Amino acid sequence: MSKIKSSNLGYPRIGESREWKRALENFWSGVISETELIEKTTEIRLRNLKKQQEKGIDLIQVNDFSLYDHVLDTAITFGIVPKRFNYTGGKVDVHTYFAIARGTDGAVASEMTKWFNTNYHYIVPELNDVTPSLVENRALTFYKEAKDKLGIDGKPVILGPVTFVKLAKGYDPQEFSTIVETFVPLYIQILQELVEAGASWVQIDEPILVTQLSKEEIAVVEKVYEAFAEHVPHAQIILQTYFEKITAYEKIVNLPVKAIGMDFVHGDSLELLKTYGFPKDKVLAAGIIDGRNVWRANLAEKRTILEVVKQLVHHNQLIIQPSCSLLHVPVTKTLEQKLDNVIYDGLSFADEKLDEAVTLAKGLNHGTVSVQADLDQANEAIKQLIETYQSNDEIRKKVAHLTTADAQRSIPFAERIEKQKQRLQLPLLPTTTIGSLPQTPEVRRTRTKWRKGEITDQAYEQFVKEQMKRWIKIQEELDIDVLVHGEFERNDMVEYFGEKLNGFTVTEFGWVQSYGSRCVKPPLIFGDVSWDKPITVKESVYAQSLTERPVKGMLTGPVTILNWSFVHNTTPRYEIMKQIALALQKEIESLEEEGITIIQVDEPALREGLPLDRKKWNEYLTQSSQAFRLATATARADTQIHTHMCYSNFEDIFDCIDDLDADVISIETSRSHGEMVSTFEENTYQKEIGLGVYDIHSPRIPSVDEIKQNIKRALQTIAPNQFWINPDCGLKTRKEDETIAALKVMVQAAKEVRNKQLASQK
Ligand SMILES: CN1c2c(nc(N)[nH]c2=O)NC[C@@H]1CNc1ccc(C(=O)N[C@@H](CCC(=O)N[C@@H](CCC(=O)N[C@@H](CCC(=O)O)C(=O)O)C(=O)O)C(=O)O)cc1
Ligand SMILES: N[C@@H](CCS)C(=O)O
Ligand SMILES: [Zn+2]
Repeated sequence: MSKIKSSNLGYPRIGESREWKRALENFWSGVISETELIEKTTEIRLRNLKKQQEKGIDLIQVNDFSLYDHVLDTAITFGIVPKRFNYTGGKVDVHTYFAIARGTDGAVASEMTKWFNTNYHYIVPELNDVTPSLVENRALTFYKEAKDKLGIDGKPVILGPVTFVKLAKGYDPQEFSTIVETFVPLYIQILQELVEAGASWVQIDEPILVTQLSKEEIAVVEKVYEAFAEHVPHAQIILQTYFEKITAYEKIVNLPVKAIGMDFVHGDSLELLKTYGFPKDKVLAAGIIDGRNVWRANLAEKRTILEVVKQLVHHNQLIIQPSCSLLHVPVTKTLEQKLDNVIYDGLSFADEKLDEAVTLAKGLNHGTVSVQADLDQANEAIKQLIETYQSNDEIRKKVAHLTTADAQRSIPFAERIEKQKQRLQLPLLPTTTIGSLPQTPEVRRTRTKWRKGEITDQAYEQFVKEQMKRWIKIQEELDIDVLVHGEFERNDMVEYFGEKLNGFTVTEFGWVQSYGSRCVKPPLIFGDVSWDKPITVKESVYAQSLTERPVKGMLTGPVTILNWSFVHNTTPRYEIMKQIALALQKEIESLEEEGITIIQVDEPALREGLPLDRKKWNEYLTQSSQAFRLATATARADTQIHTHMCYSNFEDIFDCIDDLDADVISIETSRSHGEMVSTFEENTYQKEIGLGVYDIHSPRIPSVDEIKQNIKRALQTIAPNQFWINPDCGLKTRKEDETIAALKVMVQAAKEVRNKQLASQK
C-alpha cells in the first residue's frame, strides 16, 4: 500500500520577525546592496525550507518564495516586462523587477489588485506588445537550490497558464485561447527541465478553475493539459486549485494529470466527490487544514472527513495539505507572549498548521491510535476556547430586533445632499485625501516606544497631536478643501479598531503580507463585538479645532473590519458584522455630537470579500450593504457620509456600491488607467464620487498634466458637480516630501480644471 503523504502549498515569505520586509526596504533605500539583499533573502528561504523538512512534510514546496509577488515572478519568467521599463531581453534584473512593481521617475508601476478573495495583492501582468519567451526557469533554479543545499526533493510550484493569462491584461478577451497557446511550449520546456533535474512532482496552480469559466475557456484548459501530458508524459503534475470548489469538476477531474488538488475547507468539495466520484488513476491532494484562518483545526473532525475521502480514492492515493498557500496566515504562534492561554492554545499559524497536516497523514497511515494524544489535545483546546467565548446578551437582542428601517438614513440622498451643500459650502471639484498621512519611521518608532512603556501615554498623545497640528497646517497651505487628521495614532485601519472594541484580541507578531513588503496584523475576533466609549473622537475633534475647513471623521466599515480579521466560527459572520455596525453607529453619533460634519467609513475590503461562487453573491452583497447602511443610518441628514474602496474590480458590484447609500465614495483607479471610468458610461450614478487621480503606491510624483488628463477623462462620464479630486488611497506608505509634492500637483491640477469649468459655466 502506498503511503499517504503530507504536503504544503506555500510557506509565508516574510520571516518570523518580518526580516524579509526589512531586507527589501533596506535595499530600496540604499542601506544594503543587491548582494546583501540576495544573501539575506536566500537565508530566509532556506530557513523556511529547513523548518518544513524538520516538521516531516513529505512534499515541500519550492519556488513559492518571492522578492515581491509570485504573479510578477511568473511574468518575469517569460520576460513579460512592459515597454516603458526599457527591458532589452534576458533574465530580468532585480532593478527592473522592482521598477515594474513600484514604478520609477519615468515609468508608472504596473497595476496591483487583489489575489482572488484575499487581502494579498498581485501585480497585474501586461501582455500588450510582448512576445513571451522562457528567460529564466525559476522553478528549476529553486528546485536545484533545495536539492543541492538541503537534500530536499522539492515540489516546484508554477502558476498555471490559464490562471496567469486570465489575471493578466493588455489583450482582447477574444484572443484568450491564442494567447494561452503561446505560453504552452514555454510551460512544456519548464516541465521538461524539471523532470530532467529529477523533480518527482510539479504543482501547477490554477485557482481560476474555482471561478465561473465559459465553455470555450474550459476547452482551453483541456487543450493545455492534454498538450502537457503529450509532451511531458513523465511529469507528475498536481493540478492545484483553492479558495472554492472546482466549478467544472467533471471535466477538470478527468484531465490527464497525476493529481488534483482541492480545497476541502471553502466550498463543498466533499459533495462533488460524493456526487461525481474521483478517478482511480489519480491522487487527490486534499486541502483539509484551513490556510485562510488561524484557529486550531479540530483534528478529530478532520479525520472523520478524511476517512470518507479515503474511501472515495483508490488505494491511499491521497495527499494531506493546507487548503491553500500559508502566505495568508502568520508564521508561528510560538512568539506570542501576551495572549490569554486559552486563546493561545486555540490558535494555529503556518508552522502549527503544518504539524496538523503531518499529524493527520500519520493518523491515516498508522491508525488513529498513533495520533490519539494530538487529537485529544486539539479537542480539549477547542472545547476550552468555546467555553471562554464572551457572549453579550444585550447586543444579541439588539441585533435580533433589527428591521430594514434601522438601516435607512432619515431622508433620501437627493434631499440630504442639498442640506450638506448648504452646511459645507465646498467649491466645485473639491479636493481631499483618503485619510492616512505618512507614517514616517519616527511615527512608527514613537508608537513602538510607547507600546514598550519607554514613553508615557501623555508623551505619546502629545507626539500624535504635534503630527496632526503640523499636517493640518500643511494641508491648509496646500489649499486642500476637506482635510484629514492623518491617522497618526493608528497602527492599521483595522487592527486599531480591534484594539478598542470588545470581542477582539490582537497578536504581537501575527503578521501577514498584504502587498510587496507591506504587512498587516489582522486582529482576532473571539467574542461578541460591542462599543464602550469613543474611539476616534479625541483626535478628530483636536484636528477640527485647528482649522475652519472640515476635517473628516475617519472610520473603518463593518465589512472591512470583519474581512480583515481572523474570525472564529462560534458566531455567524453576518451576526458579527451587524454587531460591528452597531458599534460604529455609536462612534458616528459621538463624532457628530462633537461637531464633525463629514465622516468617512472605509470599505476597501467589500469587493475582496465577494464570494468566488456566484451563487453566494447575492447574500453577501445584501448583507454587506445592509451592515454598512446600519452603521451609517443614524447619521444626521446634513452629515456627509463618505466611503472609500481600493485595489479591486468594482464593475460587478456597482449596484451594491449604490446601495450603500453613502453620499460620497472615493475609488482607487489610477493604476487601472481609467477602466473604472468607462463603468460610469453604463450607469447613471447620482451620488458624489472621487476617482483616484494618482497612484499612491509608487514613490513617483505625477505631473499636473497627467492628473488633469485623469480628471478630464472622468468628467467625460461624471458631472463636474458630482466629482471629487483625491489620491487613490491613504498616504501612510509614502514619504513626507513625496506626499507634499504630489498633493501640490494634485491641487494645482484641480484648480486649473475647476477654473476652466467655472469659466465655461459663465
Ligand atoms: C490600505 N490597505 C490596507 C489593507 N489591509 C489592512 N489591514 N490595512 C490597510 O491599510 N489592504 C489593502 C491596502 C493595502 N495594504 C496595506 C497593508 C499594510 C500597509 C502598511 O503600511 N503596513 C505597515 C505595518 C503597519 C503597522 O501595523 N505598523 C505598526 C508596527 C510598527 C513597527 O513595525 N514597528 C517596528 C519598530 C519601528 C522602529 O523602531 O523603527 C517593530 O515593531 O519592529 C505600527 O505602526 O505601530 C508595514 O510597514 O508593513 C499598507 C497597506
Ligand atoms: N483611511 C484609510 C483607507 C485605506 S484603504 C487610509 O487612508 O489609509
Ligand atoms: Zn484604500
